[in-house]
Amino acid sequence: MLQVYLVRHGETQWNAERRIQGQSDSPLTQKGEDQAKQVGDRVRSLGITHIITSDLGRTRRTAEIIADACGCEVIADSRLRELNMGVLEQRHIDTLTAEEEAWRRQLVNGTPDGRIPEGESMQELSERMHSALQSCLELPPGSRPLLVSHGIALGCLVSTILGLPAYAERRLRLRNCSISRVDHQQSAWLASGWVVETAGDVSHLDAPALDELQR
Ligand SMILES: O=C(O)[C@H](O)COP(=O)(O)O
Repeated sequence: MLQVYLVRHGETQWNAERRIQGQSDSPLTQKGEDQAKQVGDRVRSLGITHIITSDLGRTRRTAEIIADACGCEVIADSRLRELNMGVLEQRHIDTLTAEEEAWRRQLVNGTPDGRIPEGESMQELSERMHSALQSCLELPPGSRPLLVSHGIALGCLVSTILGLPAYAERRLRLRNCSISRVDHQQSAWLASGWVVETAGDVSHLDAPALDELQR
């Protein structure tokens, strides 16, 4: 059975400032760096063989810190990027106009192809995240990969594995440097394919980020 660990990157400057990141980027805060070290401490004895990360700066930095603890190389995969939030990227969430807020809400109200202008739909996000996860099945037998990605991207992946719509990610709290795990199993009795073992574990963090609670 393949076990895949899923980690959201550490807190960033824009997470702390409540600004929309999407595929734009801001650096980890000191707290974010500390969170990534705590993930490293948590997973160093788990036999992680591959660290595969979104190619954005905040995830790469988080992945490097975890890789130092695990002693494995970091592989970048752009399919693990955050949802492209188009013209709203870099904006402070408290300054959106009513029209802009309506664009954002299209993503979370079930509109199948809802997207922010110049952005991506949840369906498109779901397809590329599942494609990246499926690629883990091509790793050598005995591999145990750890993927570093983003809040909406990982929430969408976990939600859709559970058979929920992609926008159900809004009901799943995946804080910075939380750890989730999905397993690929073959079972005649239970569901075959991907199953969710853990979602959003922050028990390894001494001070979980508050950003998801503030939003
Ligand atoms: O601001 C964003 O883009 C998302 O809400 C969270 O994305 P992140 O996980 O990359 O911080």
